[in-house]
Amino acid sequence: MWRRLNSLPLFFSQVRRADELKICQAFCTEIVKPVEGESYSRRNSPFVAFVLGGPGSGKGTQCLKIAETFGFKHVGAGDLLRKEMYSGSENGAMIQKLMTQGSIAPSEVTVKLIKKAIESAENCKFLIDGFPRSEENRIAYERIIGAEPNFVLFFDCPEEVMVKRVLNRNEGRVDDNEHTVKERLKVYKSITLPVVNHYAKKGKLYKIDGTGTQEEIFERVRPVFTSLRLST
Ligand SMILES: Nc1ncnc2c1ncn2[C@@H]1O[C@H](COP(=O)(O)OP(=O)(O)OP(=O)(O)O)[C@@H](O)[C@H]1O
Ligand SMILES: O=c1ccn([C@@H]2O[C@H](COP(=O)(O)O)[C@@H](O)[C@H]2O)c(=O)[nH]1
Ligand SMILES: [Mg+2]
Repeated sequence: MWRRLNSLPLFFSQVRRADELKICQAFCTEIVKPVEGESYSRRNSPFVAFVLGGPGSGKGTQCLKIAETFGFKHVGAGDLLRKEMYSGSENGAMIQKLMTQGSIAPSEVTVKLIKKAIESAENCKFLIDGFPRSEENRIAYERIIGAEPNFVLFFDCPEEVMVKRVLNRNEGRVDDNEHTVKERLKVYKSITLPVVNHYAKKGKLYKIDGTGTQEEIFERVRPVFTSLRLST
């Protein structure tokens, strides 16, 4: 049902940063595309793109633009956890503690929230923003949802740019402070980057230069989605 199409020409100029990733670039040059006319359904086979990148790399900002332009449903894993935290649920205090520390919530909790968001949406094309944060998250998702993502968008951004953006964000988040952002960067490099690497090796990663203005970045993202001719 799937076939690989040629790489997009912009790609090579975008492979620049994330030396720590040691991503095998040979695996990053293709994007998995659906066969034209293939249909997706919310319950049986939704079309899912994971969106990864460090704290402040611009995932949320670009997801809003992609959702608006290409009709995807934006599911922010951190947003779901924040909602849960403020809902007064039994997991609220635990989530608040982990978020404040910059740590990762238990996979079962996050995947359950994502599953619910997918099942309750009208849409069948999803951007899962900020997940999976760990190999354990990834494996839990694949086990519980029973599928891999169709592809993974990865925003590659230097640390100093990410930190500056986070500290300027001013949305009252419990983790937007110097101490937590340092911890989040440690977690990102040691626990999240292996997930990025995993998808690179599988030929599912599309790496985007996350520097410049929001508009410049979106122009790098646009061809990825334009080339997906989803029939839904
Ligand atoms: N290209 C850009 N240039 C300058 N500021 C930006 C850019 N993109 C996003 N921002 C701003 O930087 C901050 C972080 O962006 P955003 O929330 O999209 O990052 P994120 O990757 O979702 O971060 P997190 O993982 O912490 O949720 C926001 O205040 C946003 O408005
Ligand atoms: O899959 C996830 C996503 C997020 N978290 C926790 O939430 C914060 C903030 O996440 P953002 O995606 O940056 O909004 C993150 O640092 C984690 O503490 C998580 O545990 N699992
Ligand atoms: Mg975000």
